Amino acid sequence: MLSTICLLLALTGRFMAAFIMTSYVHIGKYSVTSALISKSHKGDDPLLQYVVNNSLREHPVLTKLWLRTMEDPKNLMMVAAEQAQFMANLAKLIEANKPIEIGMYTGYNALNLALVVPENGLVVACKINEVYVNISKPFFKEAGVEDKIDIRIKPAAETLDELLTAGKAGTFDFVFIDADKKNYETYYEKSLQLVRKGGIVAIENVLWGGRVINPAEDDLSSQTIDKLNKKLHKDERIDLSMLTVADGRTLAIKR
Ligand SMILES: C[S@@+](CC[C@H](N)C(=O)[O-])C[C@H]1O[C@@H](n2cnc3c(N)ncnc32)[C@H](O)[C@@H]1O
Repeated sequence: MLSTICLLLALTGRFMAAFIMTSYVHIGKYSVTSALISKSHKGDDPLLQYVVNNSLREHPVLTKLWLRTMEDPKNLMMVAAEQAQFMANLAKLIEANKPIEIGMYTGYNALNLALVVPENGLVVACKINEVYVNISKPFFKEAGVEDKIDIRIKPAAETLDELLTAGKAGTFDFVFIDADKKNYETYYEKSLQLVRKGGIVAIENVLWGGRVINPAEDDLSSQTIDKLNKKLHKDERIDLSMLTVADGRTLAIKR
């Protein structure tokens, strides 16, 4: 009898937990699942929810941009809010005033960086096309940093080449690589030229859902990332840490 009651309680608990995870929360005109409210891609992880609840300090305009981004079907592309905060803190730590974002999407991370760079700071934000720019810009304006985000619409490798040709090597402090994976090595090499000594190149998705362990023959993205990971391990131009946060992030610090 007792064991039946325990089993029923356990099942009810699981059902309630599942219900809570998938219930809807209303914020202003928005209605999002409570899983998404964690602002993380692992919204059903109670421990990560705890981390978010007890460490995220989000500028009100970032909250609005996050909510707007959640309306987009491709919102999984956005870096998790607590991870964007981590990168903004890194940028602050090294007193970055010229960061580059390679792969902007709706601009959550670019906005976060713009909010922490000094008055004369500038974020170069690379985008392949105009899609989402009409979403980003009003939020940049509302946060008062529209002049601190230089959106360059063309393939990111071209923008990086333009900066190098303009003699800007060694003048940037922080680069966040978060665009098409097949070009990651190109982005890394150009970024390393663009950052100063002590500058950081942060490379997102370096675990690529675990596929880097044994990349399939037809999986160019996994192969490229795996090759780059191995190259960085031996690269004497940098100090590095491969973090197991999110989908993996390598911090390469220029020597
Ligand atoms: C994962 S999303 C970036 C998310 C963004 N960093 C954030 O935190 O919200 C990748 C972005 O890279 C852009 N992208 C893809 N290929 C690109 C290229 N060759 N040059 C510039 N941007 C590119 C995509 O359009 C997309 O917006």
